[in-house]
Amino acid sequence: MSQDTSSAAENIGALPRIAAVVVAAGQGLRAGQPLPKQFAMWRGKPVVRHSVEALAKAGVAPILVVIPEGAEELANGALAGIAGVRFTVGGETRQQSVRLGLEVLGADEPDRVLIHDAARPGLSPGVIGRILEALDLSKAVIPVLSVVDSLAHYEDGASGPVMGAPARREALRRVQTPQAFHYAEILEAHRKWSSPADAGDDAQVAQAIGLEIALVEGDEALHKLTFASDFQPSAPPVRVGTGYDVHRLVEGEELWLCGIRIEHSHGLSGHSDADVAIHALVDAMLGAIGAGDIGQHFPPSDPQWRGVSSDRFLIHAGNLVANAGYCLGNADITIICESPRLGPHREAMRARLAEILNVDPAVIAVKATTTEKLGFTGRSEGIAAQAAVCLCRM
Ligand SMILES: Nc1ccn([C@@H]2O[C@H](COP(=O)(O)OP(=O)(O)OP(=O)(O)O)[C@@H](O)[C@H]2O)c(=O)n1
Ligand SMILES: C[C@](O)(CO)[C@H](O)COP(=O)(O)O
Repeated sequence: MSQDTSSAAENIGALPRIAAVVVAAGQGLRAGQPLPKQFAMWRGKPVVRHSVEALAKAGVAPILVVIPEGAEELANGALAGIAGVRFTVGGETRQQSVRLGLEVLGADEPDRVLIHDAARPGLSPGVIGRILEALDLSKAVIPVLSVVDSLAHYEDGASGPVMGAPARREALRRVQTPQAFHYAEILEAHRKWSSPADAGDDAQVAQAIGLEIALVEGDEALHKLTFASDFQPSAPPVRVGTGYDVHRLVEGEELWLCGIRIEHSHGLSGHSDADVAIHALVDAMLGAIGAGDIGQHFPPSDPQWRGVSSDRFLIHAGNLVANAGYCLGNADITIICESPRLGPHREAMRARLAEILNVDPAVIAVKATTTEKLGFTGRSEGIAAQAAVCLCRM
């Protein structure tokens, strides 16, 4: 059976041609970067590359990137290898840059156009999809976010700024880009703009010629990079650490493990009360925040730590973790010894560690194993412990 290719060809022909203008001709002065912010590195790539790649992946072409005069080399480097990208030089204001870009696109005769700030790199396929879908039914579409804080007008008072009239946040939205339009209409709107002042964005230009602007849900990730703080790397959401410790078993010592005293013929000797499990846990917590190890904080040579309870070390590690902006996600401790049997003490150990750290016992696991009578633990010469922790950013 032969395939009817004519209707498929017609459908392809009927698909709207969607172009983009990505404005990247500003100076980005407030960002305080060595380069204009749109070419500075952010999360491993130049800022402008993030959204241009997202547009190219969504099948948008051509993508006209509007750049500052003399920035061709920078732009070529930042956008190398992305299909459908072209450059043109922008104007003194954002609005002039958009207008210049729209005029240049005339030769491509696009049906629709997305106008986007290069300074908003967090452009997801979801946002592009929502905007383009809504444009099938609308004259223009913009992504917006609700306002969560209460709002008030700013006024100059006699001795500094004072609160003016409150504003109803329910009636207001924060406006983002990309903003989507039918190409001929937004070009006409820009050509007709007659106010001496620039519009805040292209939706305002479109509204000025009477176009209705539809709203779709924006994305917090589309935040406009503006200040130097936007370029500072944020702390990782999760950090992990491991710890390991060994102490010798001797007669005549008390045996402390995970903060509880266990009746046994032998006890551990060494630093402090020689609670090998707490020492491993402290090292794991310190390791996770890059804060050295237990010996650096509590030198074994310092007599003030002789015989003290290891609880103090754990409290200290917990405070350092909190000061670094993290909390304990979970801790997993394994104690390696032939005897005593630790199963009967497991829940008490978890509860005590949780109490010292002021966390839910559910986030602490205590396990025990033997080494099948092999090695120093197998011969009951000592007890070893290892710990792994996961810290979560608060
Ligand atoms: N003459 C201009 C001014 C701005 N933009 C672009 O418009 C977007 C939004 O502008 P903004 O983030 O405020 O950037 P700048 O104006 O460059 O920032 P600043 O005010 O800190 O200098 C940016 O992608 C910017 O590159 C532009 O193409 N042409
Ligand atoms: C277009 C815009 O990103 C919408 O929020 C914003 O208005 C651009 O602001 P700028 O100060 O002109 O860069």
